[in-house]
Amino acid sequence: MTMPAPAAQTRDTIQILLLENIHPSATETFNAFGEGRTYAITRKSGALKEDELIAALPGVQLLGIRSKTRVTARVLENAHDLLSVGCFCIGTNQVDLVAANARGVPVFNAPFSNTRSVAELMISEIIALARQLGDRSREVHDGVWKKVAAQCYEVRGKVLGIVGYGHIGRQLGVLAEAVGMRVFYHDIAARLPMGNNRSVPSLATLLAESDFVSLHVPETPETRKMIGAAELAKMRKGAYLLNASRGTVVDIPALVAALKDGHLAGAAIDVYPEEPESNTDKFKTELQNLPNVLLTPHIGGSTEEAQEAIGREVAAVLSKFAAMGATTGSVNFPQVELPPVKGTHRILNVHRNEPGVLRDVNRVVADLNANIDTQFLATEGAIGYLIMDLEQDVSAEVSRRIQALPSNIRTRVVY
Ligand SMILES: NC(=O)c1ccc[n+]([C@@H]2O[C@H](COP(=O)([O-])OP(=O)(O)OC[C@H]3O[C@@H](n4cnc5c(N)ncnc54)[C@H](O)[C@@H]3O)[C@@H](O)[C@H]2O)c1
Ligand SMILES: O=C(O)[C@H](O)COP(=O)(O)O
Repeated sequence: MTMPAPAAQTRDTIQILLLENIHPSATETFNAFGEGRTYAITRKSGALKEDELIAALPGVQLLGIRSKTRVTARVLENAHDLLSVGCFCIGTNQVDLVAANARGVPVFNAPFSNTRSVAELMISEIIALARQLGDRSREVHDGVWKKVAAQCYEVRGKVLGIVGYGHIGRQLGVLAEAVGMRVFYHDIAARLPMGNNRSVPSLATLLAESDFVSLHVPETPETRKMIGAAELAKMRKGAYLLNASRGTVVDIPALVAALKDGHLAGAAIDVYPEEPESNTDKFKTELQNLPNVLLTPHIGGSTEEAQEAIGREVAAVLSKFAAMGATTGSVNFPQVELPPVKGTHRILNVHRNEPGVLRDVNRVVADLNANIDTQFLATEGAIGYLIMDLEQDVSAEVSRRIQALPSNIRTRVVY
């Protein structure tokens, strides 16, 4: 597929759009990277809907989002100037990664900068559920004095079952043992157990043996509604469910039923199948006003520490991609990073992954009597990614001719 040439020349000003209240540390980091470029940064506090995003993207080269903004195939199709997308969060399910790969747009995230924040929230919620803290607090605010011990427990000695034993699951497992819990986990991949955490053979076993079940899987076709009526029925009577992964992982009507009929003793939910675009939108869920149900507005990763670190981390990888084509850490692209070589001229080319591309590119370079200083090509999925440093300043012409090759997806002169 041939892309229209980017409107803005990336040697000079880079246009950046940051949505969803990304931390100011991102702006500081972009500006610190400078290197002769100006970064023109536009910030917006909420997410944009698909049509709004399409309307906002002409001229934008770097887009920063969090978990809410959906970058669909249609958005990508219409974003001719877009070089890269930075998810200033862990999850990347909101971006069509395959479409972005096919269009030559690398997507980056911050894989563990908010891990600790989520794990700490979960520990606080496990204890809060065990002590019915949300209800007691609300009662006292309402002037009701209900000093009870019935159905309030210590967490020491109780079993925590973790579904998805990745970065967050493992960190939670460590913290849970520190407060005396026994920890079981279930994952589709083999994972090294932390401390005395134990792997169980199946999700069904984990559900049957846990007092608390905490979900830490990504949103995938397999995890969609992975906890429905049948799974809730397998949980122990009086157990608690916690979900801070993605809202689509739990069947909400089934959870409401399990809470109302007393099978579950409580739940803590941070994520929902439909979430508001911004803090000014109203929010409604069937889970509201049920006893011992803690509801939070997707704040698992919302701490000063996490947001500050994420702002720096993702802005740094986006800057490195804009400035020298580095894709290390990208979630949908071949991983290529070449240090700049003084006095050379760098071209980036994303092409269809088919035989003969390097031969054609090198013929273009040879026809212009140019010499290649460094060249690196890696492939992933449908695409190949080539970084090439030329000794002569013929990059504009080389780029024009490479763009005319049938294999070309997009070509950019970086310097
Ligand atoms: N509430 C929040 O604010 C918040 C913050 C950060 C992350 N998250 C969510 O938490 C998710 C997990 O984060 P992480 O950093 O631990 O990710 P991770 O990739 O490190 O770990 C996810 C684990 O889930 C496992 N997994 C995948 N599919 C599975 C399945 N069907 N059954 C069992 N295990 C499965 C993977 O093998 C992996 O070990 C993210 O994808 C994101 O959606 C939410
Ligand atoms: O994927 C994540 O890191 C979390 O869901 C946090 O998303 P947020 O940045 O939109 O709060």
